[in-house]
Amino acid sequence: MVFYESIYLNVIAIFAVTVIAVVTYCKWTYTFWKRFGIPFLEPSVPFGNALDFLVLKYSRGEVIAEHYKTAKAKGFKHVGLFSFTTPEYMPIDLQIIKSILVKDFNYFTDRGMYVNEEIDPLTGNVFMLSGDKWKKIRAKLSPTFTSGKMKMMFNIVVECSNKLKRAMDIECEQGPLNTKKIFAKFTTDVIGTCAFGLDCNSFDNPNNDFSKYSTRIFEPTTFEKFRGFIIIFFPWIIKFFNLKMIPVDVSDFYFKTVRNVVEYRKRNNVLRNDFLQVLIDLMKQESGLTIGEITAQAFVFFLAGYETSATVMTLCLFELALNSDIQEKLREEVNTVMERYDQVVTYDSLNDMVYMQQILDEVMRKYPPVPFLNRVCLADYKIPNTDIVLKKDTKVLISLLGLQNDPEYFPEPEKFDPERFSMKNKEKLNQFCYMPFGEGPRLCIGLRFAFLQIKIGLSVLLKNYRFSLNEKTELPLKLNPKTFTLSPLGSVWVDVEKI
Ligand code: HEM
Repeated sequence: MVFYESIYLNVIAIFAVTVIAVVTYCKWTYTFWKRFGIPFLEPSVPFGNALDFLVLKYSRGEVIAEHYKTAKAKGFKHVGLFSFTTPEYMPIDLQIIKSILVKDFNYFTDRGMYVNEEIDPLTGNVFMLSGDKWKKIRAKLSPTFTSGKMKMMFNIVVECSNKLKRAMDIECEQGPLNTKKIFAKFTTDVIGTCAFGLDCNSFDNPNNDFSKYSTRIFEPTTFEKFRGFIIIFFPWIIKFFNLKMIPVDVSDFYFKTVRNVVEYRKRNNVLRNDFLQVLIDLMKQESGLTIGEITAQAFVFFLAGYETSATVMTLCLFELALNSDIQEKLREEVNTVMERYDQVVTYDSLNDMVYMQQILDEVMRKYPPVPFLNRVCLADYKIPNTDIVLKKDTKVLISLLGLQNDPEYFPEPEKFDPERFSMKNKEKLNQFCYMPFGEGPRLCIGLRFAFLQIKIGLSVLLKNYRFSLNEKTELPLKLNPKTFTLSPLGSVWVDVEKI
């Protein structure tokens, strides 16, 4: 009995000492910002300022935007935050943001993400890479996204939009339309064919391998979610144990797919106007890319381009269904422009759809699919117009959701108003309060392609159908607390009338 009592007391004592040690360590760490003279928001032990995200009350993007709002209301130019005990610096002032993203980019070239090309070759992609390797790959990839290359891929995307129309014709007979689902199929088809040379046929065969493996990434198992959490907040654990980040079956699928297509094209002398062809050509150059490197790039084009573009289309249709006057005005523009081009969608016809551009700009203002930018400070950095030095290795977060819904820059931010982006108004806008594609040398490489696929898809929809919101859509729209990209919780359901 005495023996068990003593074990019991020992366990309590160890537990108490551990709690005291953790609390003391956190409290000491939480003096970090004070020591450097940077104002901070009160953290809670041991979660720092990340609690609402960790309990899945709000998405990480929303939590960061809320911190932006609080700091701005206090008149701060910048603010210190913590994720657990990791300090995170958030600039509020547009001059500081500009310096970090553009002027002093050399201090902030990296996102500080986990990359291990040896055991996880898909992590060697341009989004995750750091330093010289990123510079080399980015320079090689940039010619892939010129307007000339976009024109070359145009017909492939139009072909996918024809499939979208055929699917819409069937779906609209069957009750309200699940927009999130249909646009995910469209963008899977587009990126699948452009980046991997595959006809995914997502509308007729929703369970194709491509959709299956993309679902594995965007809807991870509980274990994979836990691993993702560790990677973000405690990357040193992953490094220490040399763990893989991307599931083996997913990695094998992408490698096998690219290898097969590359061999097929080589054997049959097939040349196709798509991203993969440009990547294959890069393999042939002197000190060109390896097959592992091109697979990692095709993988990230898919990852970065499929969900973001589908979300923009979903939220665009949501706003158009709510604002029938804006929808009618857009339809008028699409019809007028199409008439001018003999009812054929061309690259130039899309450029003439000025109001569509304004609408998309406004959708991405209200709902930036990537709600914050991240960087890491590579050397001690004197923050402009202050005597404060930001320590090497400090993480930096820039809240796009916060900036783009800040009433100082966008009065009545909750109002959907495409006029904010009319030619006249756009000129007055400071570019650093509106950057849905990021800014500086690390800005989104796929911007042109994103607009291309979204505009082609929307012009087909607006020309042929009228949309109104179905009562199955839950209002007010909530955001999914589990995703890092901004995405509606549940779907947006619309009633569709054929024109
Ligand atoms: C509406 C759609 C899209 C949005 C809103 C979007 C947004 C973004 C943002 C905010 C970044 C980070 C920029 C920064 O840190 O400054 C980014 C990076 C990136 N995006 Fe996109 N993106 C979209 C579509 C695409 C597409 C279609 C592709 C490829 C086909 C793509 C490929 C990439 C890549 C490779 C990067 C990393 C660039 C680098 O680090 O050098 N994105 N995107």
